[in-house]
Amino acid sequence: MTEPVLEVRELHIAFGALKATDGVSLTLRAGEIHALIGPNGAGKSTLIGLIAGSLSPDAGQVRMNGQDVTGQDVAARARAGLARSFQVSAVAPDLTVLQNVVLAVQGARGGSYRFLRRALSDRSLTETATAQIDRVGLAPCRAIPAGDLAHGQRRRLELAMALAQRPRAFVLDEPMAGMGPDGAREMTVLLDDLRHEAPILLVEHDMDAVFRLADRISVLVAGRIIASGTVDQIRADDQVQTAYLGEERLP
Ligand SMILES: Nc1ncnc2c1ncn2[C@@H]1O[C@H](COP(=O)(O)OP(=O)(O)OP(=O)(O)O)[C@@H](O)[C@H]1O
Repeated sequence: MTEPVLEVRELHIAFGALKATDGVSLTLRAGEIHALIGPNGAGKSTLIGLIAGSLSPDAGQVRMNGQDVTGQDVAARARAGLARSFQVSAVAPDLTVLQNVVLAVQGARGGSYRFLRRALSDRSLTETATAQIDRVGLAPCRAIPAGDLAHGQRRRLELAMALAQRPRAFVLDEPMAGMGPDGAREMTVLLDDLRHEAPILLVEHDMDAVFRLADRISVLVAGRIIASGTVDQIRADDQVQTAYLGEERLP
């Protein structure tokens, strides 16, 4: 089998006596959406922080494309192709959609962020940016300041900016949060398409979206993965039903 795009091995981190990540291992393979679910406080954000590099583990490894990146910071992992949205956002509200994405493309090519006017006159930058904007369905909004976008449009902008980095893997933190049913459905369609660009580790509370999108689901409870499998396997898992939702049933 080919090397996973992203792999974590036996990650541990404790905050005082609390083991927030307690021996977590998982993989993300080309073309797949791997959903990470779990109740509030299970350790999902902590695990994402460890994967993205904003937290350092007490033990264990994070690997990208077969390389150990555990010692690398957030910027180095981003340069290696890890695109993390949405809790960390670099959107400039006063700049238009196009300007924001042009800057993201320029940044990904190693250019300076300071010379916006020069960047906007560079056709290769604007053409690449325009293609990403079209890809996420924001073409009608190209000239609108990012600060004026509706919530769902802003999420699309963030994805266009992530795409500009030519990601090898997406780590998406609650992309459906704050969206109405229509917005969530549209985002589901978009993510289903983006998985072909780069595989997606998806942290999401919207179970309809998770069950529609995920090839695999891992269930995190109290810092440990208690089950990992296909949608059908997770739905049928009594331990998951009990530990994850208590009295409620997964849909
Ligand atoms: N910096 C920190 N210092 C101390 N405790 C922390 C810290 N960060 C997280 N925790 C604790 O670690 C546990 C896991 O938190 P985390 O935010 O990772 O969970 P989560 O699954 O993302 O929750 P939610 O779904 O509510 O966002 C919680 O008990 C939380 O209070």
